[in-house]
Amino acid sequence: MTPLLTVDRLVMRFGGITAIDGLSLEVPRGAITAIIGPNGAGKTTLFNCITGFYRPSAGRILLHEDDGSERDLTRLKGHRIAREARIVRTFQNIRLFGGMTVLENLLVAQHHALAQASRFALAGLLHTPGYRRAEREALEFARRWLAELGLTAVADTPAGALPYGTQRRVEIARALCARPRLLCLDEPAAGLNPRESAELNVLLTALRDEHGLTLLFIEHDMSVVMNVSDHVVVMNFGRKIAEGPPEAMRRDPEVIRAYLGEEDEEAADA
Ligand SMILES: Nc1ncnc2c1ncn2[C@@H]1O[C@H](COP(=O)(O)OP(=O)(O)OP(=O)(O)O)[C@@H](O)[C@H]1O
Repeated sequence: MTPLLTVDRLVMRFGGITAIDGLSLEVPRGAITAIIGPNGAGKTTLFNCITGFYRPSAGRILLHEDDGSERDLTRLKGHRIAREARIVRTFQNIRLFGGMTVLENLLVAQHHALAQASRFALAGLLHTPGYRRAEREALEFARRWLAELGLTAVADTPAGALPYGTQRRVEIARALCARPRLLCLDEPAAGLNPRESAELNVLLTALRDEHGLTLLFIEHDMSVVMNVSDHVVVMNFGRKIAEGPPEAMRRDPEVIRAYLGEEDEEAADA
């Protein structure tokens, strides 16, 4: 099957630093792909290139459309990547509007659809039926994802007042409200306790199996990587050093050396 995304010989330089050094990889459709690698390997830079925050120094990032055509994301501006290509991300550091309720955070994620329905204000001011319908749909959509993610009880709570693990879930719910075709999660398990990590595994698997989503995530928590990924790409020094199913990556000597450390190498040999 055609992948959803192809990263083709990507290069990203910052002055004298080459953060991404000729990286090629494919993100399979309807599957969960993990990007792992030591600190400074270039994982976040890759996300920033895919989502249009950085314009790469060289290379292409091709989104394969359902009709067989392809679109080079390196030629699209960041906001168009989220809106038109529907590639949506979460961040390593939570970026919710802390003073707004959870529901309001989810509505903000749909502001573009609402702005369009309001013809950028006028219909909204006049409360036309079209605008009211769009508003109702946005609300229903947000409530659907809140229920799906077990957040209905906190819908009216200010996001900033919630425990950290719940905020991370709200971030995912908010990203889902932008109707992603590709959902990119930057360290979704960071700061979660073991119970929350286990719940994250269930959530990610459900997004793939029940909603047919394609997921790409950066993660240091190996329990999540091993449990949910279909495909793992291992980076080091801006390059891909290995890729394959999680079990194979766990046993790959180069991966163990580069990423998991000597202790794990001994454990793998045992
Ligand atoms: N805006 C920038 N300006 C200069 N150098 C940068 C910039 N962003 C990243 N780098 C450098 O690029 C390299 C890759 O960084 P990046 O943050 O992508 O790694 P990472 O794999 O996400 O690391 P971590 O796991 O610690 O988040 C590092 O050497 C980093 O210092």
